[in-house]
Order: sequence, then C-alpha cells, then structure tokens
Amino acid sequence: MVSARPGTDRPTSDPAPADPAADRVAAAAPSSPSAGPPPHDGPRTGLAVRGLVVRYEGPGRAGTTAVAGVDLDVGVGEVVALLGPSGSGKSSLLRAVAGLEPVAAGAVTWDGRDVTGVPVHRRGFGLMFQDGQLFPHRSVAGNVGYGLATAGLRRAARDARVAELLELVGLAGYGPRAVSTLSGGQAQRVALARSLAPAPQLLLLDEPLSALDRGLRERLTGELHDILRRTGTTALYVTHDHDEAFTVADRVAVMIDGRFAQVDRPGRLWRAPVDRAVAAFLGYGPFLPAERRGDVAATVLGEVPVRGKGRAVLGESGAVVVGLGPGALQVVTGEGWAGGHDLEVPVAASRFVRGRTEVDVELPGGLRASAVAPGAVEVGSLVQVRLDPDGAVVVPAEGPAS
Ligand SMILES: Nc1ncnc2c1ncn2[C@@H]1O[C@H](COP(=O)(O)OP(=O)(O)OP(=O)(O)O)[C@@H](O)[C@H]1O
Repeated sequence: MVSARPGTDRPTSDPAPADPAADRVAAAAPSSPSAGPPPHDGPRTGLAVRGLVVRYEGPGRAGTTAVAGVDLDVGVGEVVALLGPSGSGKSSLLRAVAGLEPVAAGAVTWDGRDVTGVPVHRRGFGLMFQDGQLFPHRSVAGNVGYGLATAGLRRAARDARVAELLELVGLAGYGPRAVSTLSGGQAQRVALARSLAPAPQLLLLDEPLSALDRGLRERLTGELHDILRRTGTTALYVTHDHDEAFTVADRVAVMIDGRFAQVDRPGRLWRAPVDRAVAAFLGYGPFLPAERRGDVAATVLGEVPVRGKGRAVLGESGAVVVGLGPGALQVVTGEGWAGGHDLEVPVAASRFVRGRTEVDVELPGGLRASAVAPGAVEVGSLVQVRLDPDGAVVVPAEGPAS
C-alpha cells in the first residue's frame, strides 16, 4: 500500500484534499502487484458491472443519482471508453469501479469474483487522473518505481522495470530528472508509466489527457492507444472528447444522464447512433424532417439509407429524422451543379477551419446547417448545396432529443 503524506510526498497537483477520497486516489495510483486480490484459477473474464447505482446524498437537498443502474463488461485486454457530456456520471462510475465511491446498489466483479466491498488498494486496479498527481520530491524514476518499491521488489528488478516503462512511454534516460522540470505531456507520460509499472489487472483512466493542449493531446492519444495494446492492458477510459474515445477504445459506451445510451465499436457507433440524443452528442445536426420509404429516408436534400441498429429500432415504418454529420453538406459550384436534390440556399456565415472553408447556410424551414465550401464564399450570397448520404444518419424522430 502506497501512502501520500501531507507536505512530503503529496502529489504536485493535489493540495490538501478536501475530500478524503483524494488521498485514496493518490494512494491507489501506483498500486502494487501484491496489493491485488489473490491469484484466480477460473477463466479470465475481466470486469463485469451489474445494475450499478451511485447516489450522492446531501443534507437539506435532494440526492443526485449519478449512475442509474448500468451493466458493463470489459473483456481481458479490451479498452472501453466512457464518453458523455459533463455531469453524465462517467467519473462516478469509474470511481465506483475503483472502490473510491460507495455503491448504492449493484455489483462489480473481476474474473467472476465480487469486489464490490473490497477496498480500493486490494482490488489490484491502477488509476490515472487528469493531473498525473506525481510526487514532487521524487525523481522520475522514483515516481515510476514507487509502487514497486513498496511492494518489496528488489532494487535491480525495480530499476529494470522502471527503465522498461520509461522506454515504453518514450522517456528513456529521464529517470534521474526532477519531476518539476518536466513539461505537461512528459509528466502525464510519467504518470502513465507509474500506473502501468505494477501491471495492474485493470487500468482506470479519468480524463488523462484533458489538461494538455490540443496538439499534444492528439499525439498522446495515439501513443496511449499503442501502449495499451502493446502491454495488453485492460482499461476503462473516461473522456468527454469524441476523438480521444474513438482513437483509444475498442468499444465506446455513451453515457447520458447516468445511463448507457449506446455501447458499440467506434465505427458502428458513428455510422449508426441508436437515437437522436446519441447522434446529437456525437456531433450530428441539424436534424431534417424525413419521410420513411422502405430502407431509405427521403429529405428535401435527397435520400439517406437507414443503417445498422436503426433498422431494428425503427421497424418498417417508424417516423424518422436525418442528422447531418460534419461534412455531409457540400457547396457545389460551376459544372458541379447538377440540380436534382441540390438546393440553392443563402450563406449566413463563413469561416476558415483547420484548412478548409465552412459556411453556415439557411435550409428551407429555417434550419441552419454547416457546409464545406471549395473556397471563400461571401456572406449573403446564394450557393448550391448537396447532401452526401454517407455523412448523414437516420434516427427515430421520437425519443431523447439531445
Ligand atoms: N461528491 C459529489 N457530491 C454530490 N454530487 C456529486 C459528487 N460528484 C459528482 N456529483 C454529481 O453527480 C453527477 C455526475 O457527476 P460525474 O462527475 O460523475 O459526471 P462526469 O460525466 O464525470 O462529468 P465531467 O465530465 O464534468 O467530469 C453530477 O450531477 C455531479 O454534480
């Protein structure tokens, strides 16, 4: 068991925690191999969460149900992202799995063994948080090897493991450096190395990259994906960033209001969101009125095929709307103008975003939508827009709206 003593080894970004759980977070981060549950002879089935409820009670005010009874399986070696808007319950679920938050109902099992009542440091799970929580008075190597030292690993074996981990996260040779001399990205790599060092049976990551700037975040997201796969790490990864979830995870669980709205592989989730709320959260919109005609939905801009789970959810005749994804609408000019379902619409705004021009256009019925333009377009002018059916999704008209 690792402990963080106030004033000495308190992690850098963890000043005097008001919540006693914060101390346990720091303590659990470098969980040691000997801290986990006893070895298990049965089949390795990974994490299973059943009917989990997390509720916060407050004196004088109504309680909050942060997690409203969810089921989740994470197979051995699998990486699952919990993705959802702020306040949807992602961190509460992660913390309950870690043992940092009491469970109001339900169970958490690992390889079939119920760990719901097992204290955080006895679960054998690793934790990594947004601010890394490195120990400021220890070197890089001292941080990475901390959990190994307290687990009683001999010096030589510890040094070898630390060197291996630093190499893995691209910081070979950084061992003697003081953590105060590291950049934000380097500090997070050290935190990752520290949480992986004891080879935890499950790694729980809560917004591990969200404090970093965009470019660094994108690079580290790719690296994290590779590192988790190379080490065969089973992981649960909380983020509100779609790109991060889609890059890192084998499956993504979209959490809205304490429940899973959809759990799917990234490609399938993107191509076939089950309802309007999931589609809107993923970035689809606006939603065009549509008429169901067999396996297609007809809109003012043409037909879009009904795909994936939408078919099952909608049946043969359910009312639908069509959500426009980024890039679904294109401004066509000159010879590209083909009539048909292309529409002539006014431009309300124009901007240059990541190397391309995007315009806002007014569609019939007063809906405003973004379209990609081949070059500069004057605000107030009329342009022709065309719908790329592959960039749009059909979802039920009824149900959760956003
Ligand atoms: N310690 C607490 N006491 C009371 N309410 C809490 C506590 N922690 C979280 N909540 C509430 O529980 C709900 C879920 O919060 P949670 O932090 O799990 O969401 P989240 O999806 O992780 O959000 P974010 O992306 O903003 O971190 C919110 O309504 C939040 O205000």
